Amino acid sequence: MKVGDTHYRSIWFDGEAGRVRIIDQRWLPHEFRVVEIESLDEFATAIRDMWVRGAPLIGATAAYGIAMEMHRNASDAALDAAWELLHETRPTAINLRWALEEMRQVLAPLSEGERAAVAFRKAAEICDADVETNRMIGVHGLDLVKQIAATKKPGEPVNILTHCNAGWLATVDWGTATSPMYHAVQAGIPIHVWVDETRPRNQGAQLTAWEMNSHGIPHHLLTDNAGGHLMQHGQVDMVIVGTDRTTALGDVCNKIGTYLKALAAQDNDVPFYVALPSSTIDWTVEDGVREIPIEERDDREVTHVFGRLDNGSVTSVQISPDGTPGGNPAFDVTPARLVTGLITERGVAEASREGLLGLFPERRSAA
Ligand SMILES: CSC[C@H]1O[C@H](OP(=O)(O)O)[C@H](O)[C@@H]1O
Repeated sequence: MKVGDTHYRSIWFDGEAGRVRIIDQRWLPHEFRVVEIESLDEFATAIRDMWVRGAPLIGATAAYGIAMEMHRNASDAALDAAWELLHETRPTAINLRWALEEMRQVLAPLSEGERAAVAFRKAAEICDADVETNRMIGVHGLDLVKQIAATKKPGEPVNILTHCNAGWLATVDWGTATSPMYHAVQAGIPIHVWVDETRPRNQGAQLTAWEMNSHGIPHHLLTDNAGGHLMQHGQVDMVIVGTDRTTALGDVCNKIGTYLKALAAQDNDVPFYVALPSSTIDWTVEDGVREIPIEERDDREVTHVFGRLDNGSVTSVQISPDGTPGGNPAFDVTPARLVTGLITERGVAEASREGLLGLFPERRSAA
């Protein structure tokens, strides 16, 4: 999407330089840094340390990590080692395993000499497919925004609350939760976005707010605890969030705090939608609370906060006493019963097995 007047994707391959480039999201919104990643360790670090993040982008990055490794060493051992190293970077987003499996399936049968070129083509395909998938999520999500817009007074915006960043920065482009927002603006439908800051890493404050600013979308930054109050006072018309892994029964794993928003939404009859590509559905899992591994991240993310000082330098400061440990589960699971609908590239599904199989009937045999 747009950065100033320039269109960017969050990751791209420069064929002439033979380098993969990413936007290093750790420095946003204060600095826009594009960095090259080349070695397998650099790819693993970029995912683990959240230079790039967001389920679809994590998958796309891993795909290019495999491609760059095949360029260096296309042996079976190197392919397996790369798969393992990248897979263990972050446990929750299913797109990581999905992308690694996509790469392994296409590469394993090939000779070593064939693998690098095919790997780069497949990684590019995964990226291009993600862009089109997310565009279609926006097309289907736009219908939902239009339905709510029809109930508003002329010119009154549709108030949408979102949590964390499920924007174009979390994908290759368009985003998932933000795609309906971008499509609504393009369709001339007035919207206003409540942006949850999303502690501890503040992906909402740092990334979603930056996206909204970059596209001139009216928004306000919220503390994570304000959404319920706004819902009680009729200031939220709908919630749209992303997901890192959704189960075959429609349970939704997403950034920590999502579950609490879903509870508040149900208590106030606010529609709670989850936008996702089908690559984020884990068809092998049914009970999300019991089965989805929740990443526990460094407690320094809780005890410290990252930002820009008045002198313009960007740094991290401690907000808690020395010696106070932090707890940092990075995700939670929202049961399907709290989800109004799942916005996918094929349409909006009820959050249930039958709802998902209705859009993805090819999965019925495995069910
Ligand atoms: C479109 S996936 C976005 C999803 O990923 C984020 O997690 P993280 O920033 O830790 O990778 C968050 O859960 C978003 O909803």
